[in-house]
Amino acid sequence: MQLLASVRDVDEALCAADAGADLVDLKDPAAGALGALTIERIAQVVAVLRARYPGLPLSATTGDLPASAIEEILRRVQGVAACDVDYVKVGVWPGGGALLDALADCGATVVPVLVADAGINASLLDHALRGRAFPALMVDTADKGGGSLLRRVPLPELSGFIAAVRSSGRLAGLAGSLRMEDAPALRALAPDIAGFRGALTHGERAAALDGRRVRELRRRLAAGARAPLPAAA
Ligand SMILES: O=C[C@H](O)COP(=O)(O)O
Repeated sequence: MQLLASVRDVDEALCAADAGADLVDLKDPAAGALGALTIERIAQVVAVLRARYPGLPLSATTGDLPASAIEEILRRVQGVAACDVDYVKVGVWPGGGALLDALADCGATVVPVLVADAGINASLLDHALRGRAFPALMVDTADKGGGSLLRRVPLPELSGFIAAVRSSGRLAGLAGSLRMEDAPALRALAPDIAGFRGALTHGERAAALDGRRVRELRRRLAAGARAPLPAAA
């Protein structure tokens, strides 16, 4: 399982990479679930990480925009992709079928992030799995006050998402206020990617990233053999 750490600047990016993050995700945690950094900031962080950590996968987000804002989202995707990230993460809210079609044809390497506060929208997932676009799919939550994804979405539903995405040949990622204490359940679910921000800080997700928490999470996610799936809450 790869640990994705969301960071907002060069210092945090180096801190996360030094601490063993497998994937560094550039995002402004103060600007929403998938808050976008400026293009200048993304380019600056990418340049530093590419020099210091060649080969480390990098993603960046395009902001919290409604699925209807297709033109603006595509414009932002092109801007972010031009910063030399490996993946552009785009939040897709229910009703985002047309957005998925546009992203599939946009020429950039996009990872759709299905917003799953109310569960995983099955028709949106089916839509995202059509065709050959997208190397990975993730789920995340928009309401960061609502608790961990693992307590908001039934575990069998998350398992089903991972199985469906993986059987399509893509990587499956989970995120959404995941906590340090979620590590055993994450090991049991075994997504390809587990994404974190809030758990890497002390207190609010917009507080500073703490490398010790990245290391501790890395240790917990790797600890032991695959754990048994806990009973659904
Ligand atoms: O992509 C992962 C997100 O940044 C997760 O943020 P969060 O752990 O605060 O929900």
